[in-house]
Amino acid sequence: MSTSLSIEKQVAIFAVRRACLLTSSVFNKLVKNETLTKEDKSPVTVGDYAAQAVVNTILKRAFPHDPIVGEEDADDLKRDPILTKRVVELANEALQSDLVLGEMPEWGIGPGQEKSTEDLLSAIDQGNHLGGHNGRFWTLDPIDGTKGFLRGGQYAVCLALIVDANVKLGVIGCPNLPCNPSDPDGEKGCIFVAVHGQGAQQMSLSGANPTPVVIPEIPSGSLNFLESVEAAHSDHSFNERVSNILSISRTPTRMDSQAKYCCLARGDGGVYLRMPTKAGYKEKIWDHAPGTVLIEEAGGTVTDSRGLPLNFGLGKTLGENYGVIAARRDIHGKVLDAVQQAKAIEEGEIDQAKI
Ligand SMILES: Nc1ncnc2c1ncn2[C@@H]1O[C@H](COP(=O)(O)O)[C@@H](OP(=O)(O)O)[C@H]1O
Ligand SMILES: [Mg+2]
Repeated sequence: MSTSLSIEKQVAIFAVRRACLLTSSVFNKLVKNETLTKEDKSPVTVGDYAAQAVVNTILKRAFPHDPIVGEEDADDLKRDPILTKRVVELANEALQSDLVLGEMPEWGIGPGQEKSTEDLLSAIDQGNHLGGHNGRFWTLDPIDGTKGFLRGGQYAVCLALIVDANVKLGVIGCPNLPCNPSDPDGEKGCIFVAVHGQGAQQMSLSGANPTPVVIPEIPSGSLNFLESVEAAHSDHSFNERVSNILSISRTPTRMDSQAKYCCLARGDGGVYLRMPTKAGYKEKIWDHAPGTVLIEEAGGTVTDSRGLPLNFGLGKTLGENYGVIAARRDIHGKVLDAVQQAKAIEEGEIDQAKI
């Protein structure tokens, strides 16, 4: 491993770009045109498997000994020959997209070098690492925000490198996110990249125009919350109570996937708050690893509601769920206080009338 992680960064961007091309193509072919047949299964299923096959194939070519914690395994896929055929076609198309993208580093796949079904199924299954406290491994969420993907909203291809429980590199590809937040109808599709100790960048999906990303100072009157669209994933009414404590009047921005971390990093919204709704649900490391390093490198802090850093060394999950609070470093403490106050009210420890 180079200390600068420059090869890891290039490979991760290369892999995420190809997976984004693939998921966009799945969306256009299967969701937008409503050509989905029963045999195609859910486009999310097709896209998830194929994107994981693409990213894992590239990672394994570049770093054969690195384990991967991926969201999918190929057990169900292997029982479904029609779905398998679809996934293999899509994955090979994306892996051979170098001609379209005009580049061909050694970890890419050249024209005519198609991967076999067996190779691609085995690549998917190479995402079977369980995580843990020691050593180096990647986390992959091939389509984060599956609900957003289906509605044509935000979703993200999310890849991170973790070394001894610390997130060292995060790459988040957001095919539907406007490149310029002040031009929501302009060019869409961007990739966010952060390397621990080296800052964060945003670039277009083609890899062009890399620009540094720093969370700007946001006047308290202009702060707003970023939160999940899905009420089952994040307690919306808790966020409302915290907003009231902080006298935030702007309506929250609801968005699927880790695109929320990306928006926070570049200053569209001031606070990402995700408090649990369902007892026992444990957050997955692949849903937060790249977002966490992105926010930290852009000048923010990510903790749980106790104010402790998220623990990426416990396996596939973050352990007992105390929620996630992400905000610019200088306002994080204020938000954390408000969250703890709202929790105390919820638990009946503070008489609301006295506030
Ligand atoms: N009850 C729950 N609480 C919190 N997160 C949940 C959840 N059920 C599913 N999720 C996770 O929420 C992710 C989406 O987050 P968001 O709401 O921010 O878009 C899902 O990722 P996938 O879409 O990759 O499955 C899934 O891992
Ligand atoms: Mg996810």
